[in-house]
Amino acid sequence: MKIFTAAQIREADAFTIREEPVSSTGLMERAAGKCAAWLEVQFAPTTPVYIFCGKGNNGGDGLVIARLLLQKGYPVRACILQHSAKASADHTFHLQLLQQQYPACLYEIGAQGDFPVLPAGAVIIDAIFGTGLNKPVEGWMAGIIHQINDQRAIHPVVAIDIPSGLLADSSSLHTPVIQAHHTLSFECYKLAFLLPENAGFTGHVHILPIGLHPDYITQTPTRYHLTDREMIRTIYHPRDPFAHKGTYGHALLIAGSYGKMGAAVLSAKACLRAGVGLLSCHVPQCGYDIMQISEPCAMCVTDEGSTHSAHFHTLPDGATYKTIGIGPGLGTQTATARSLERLLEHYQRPMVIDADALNLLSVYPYLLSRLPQGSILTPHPKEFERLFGTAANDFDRLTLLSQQAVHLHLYILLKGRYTAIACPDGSLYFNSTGNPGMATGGSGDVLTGILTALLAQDYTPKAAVILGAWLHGYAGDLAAEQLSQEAMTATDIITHLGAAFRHVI
Ligand SMILES: NC(=O)C1=CN([C@@H]2O[C@H](COP(=O)(O)OP(=O)(O)OC[C@H]3O[C@@H](n4cnc5c(N)ncnc54)[C@H](OP(=O)(O)O)[C@@H]3O)[C@@H](O)[C@H]2O)[C@@H](O)CC1
Ligand SMILES: Nc1ncnc2c1ncn2[C@@H]1O[C@H](COP(=O)(O)OP(=O)(O)O)[C@@H](O)[C@H]1O
Ligand SMILES: [K+]
Repeated sequence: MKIFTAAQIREADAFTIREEPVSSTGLMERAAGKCAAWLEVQFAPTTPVYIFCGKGNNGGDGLVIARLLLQKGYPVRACILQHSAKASADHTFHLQLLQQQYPACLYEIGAQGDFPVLPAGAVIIDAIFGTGLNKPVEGWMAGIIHQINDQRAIHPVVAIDIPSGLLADSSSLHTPVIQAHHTLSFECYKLAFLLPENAGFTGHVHILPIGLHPDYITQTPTRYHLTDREMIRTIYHPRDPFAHKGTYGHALLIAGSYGKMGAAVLSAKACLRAGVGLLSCHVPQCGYDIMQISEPCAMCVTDEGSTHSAHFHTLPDGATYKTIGIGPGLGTQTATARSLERLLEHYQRPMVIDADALNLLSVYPYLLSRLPQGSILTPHPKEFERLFGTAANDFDRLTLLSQQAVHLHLYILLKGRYTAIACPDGSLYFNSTGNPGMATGGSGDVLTGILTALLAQDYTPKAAVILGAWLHGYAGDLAAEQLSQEAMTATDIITHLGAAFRHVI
């Protein structure tokens, strides 16, 4: 699914109005109709509905919702916030309709003190500002936003299109924003919904299709995408009936150290469950029995080091490995860093770099430019910060992420609720699967194994990273469904990988 900017959404509205054709007020009627239908399913017709309307088109949506719910018998108050002397043309049109049909429902708010007393059980609809917000909300309007937020413990808050105060494409950090329980957003996700700094604002996001013109949606290039099953299906390729294990690559996993062999085992198991042809694991001597006993399907190569690996660069057949996954539980010894440096002198295929291998890169940043082009880095936010520094907000961090991916010719996967995948071509994909049950030690090690397996099977790095992140999150969702988010562990993500694959097919 494409993620459009606020400017592109305005273009999409205008394109639809021109090409469908449909009147501007008609498109608003359609959008608001979708919201009213959603509200009717959620709330009984006896529910008092308080709709807070701004003077732009978001407020216009609110006025149409008011009329449609009044027609269904809901007790509705349409509170119009007089933040501006002028109203948009569509707002004015729908206000006149409402005035003609239901004049008693209208209520004007011109100051914070005008905030109405809400009856028990009332639902609050936030139709104050939409994607037309052009600066942070200040003054008494900010006060109204705070007053609505103060009510959220007692009254459900439903935002129309975007919580008011939230900028779609830039940071709203430390500015007043509605904290909704639900956001009914038109046609597509807004970039702001996907960033951790905005976690408290949208509540559950419901995307309501409003029939924006398909030509605009398919033909307009966008930088940001949200992965979905349709996209994943175009990436996945089924196995060849005449395949043998050589077809799907021999991968090497360099992982584990004393006390952290579990990370290596989790990665190895995930790699095997994600379809690798052959897997060798390079582990320190202390890890030999552990790996051989835990995962009989993997081969094992031992390092000269007893507790840490520091000789993986000398692997005689290093160049024959289809890909290498390196990092989980590896440790950050100087000797390990030296071995990584020497490995990079001769290994040239895209690799997967995670955990301690990333930490080594942040200590020896000159190694970053020596990584094989197209390699995949999988930092969590702290690892990202160690590698590339801090950013003032999540939007700036996204810019930094993308700049580094382009500059270094790498795929950088920044982990989180919506894992962000930056590609060397400047595009950025957000992963849509996964849940907080995956916030448990070892989940990232599983991802490394999956990505390594996909690279070994000849997926391009871009395909591997998008498909791998999706499968990882989806397997986590299936695990949570069966076991609960609390009880699931990283091992359960691996167990559910099979079902996740079956879902793609
Ligand atoms: N046919 C269509 O186009 C469709 C559009 N749709 C809907 O339209 C929404 C976009 O509407 P929009 O473009 O009118 O902008 P909107 O979010 O209402 O804000 C503009 C108003 O806010 C004001 N304002 C802004 N910032 C402010 C601030 N910081 N502090 C105070 N005031 C501020 C600004 O005032 P001004 O700056 O002009 O004085 C103006 O009055 C979109 O989200 C969706 O809900 C759907 O119905 C689908 C069809
Ligand atoms: N709240 C969440 N929603 C979705 N995915 C999550 C959530 N929390 C964690 N994850 C996923 O779990 C993985 C955790 O990785 P990481 O922090 O590296 O774990 P570890 O180092 O313990 O292996 C990432 O892929 C991340 O996207
Ligand atoms: K809104």
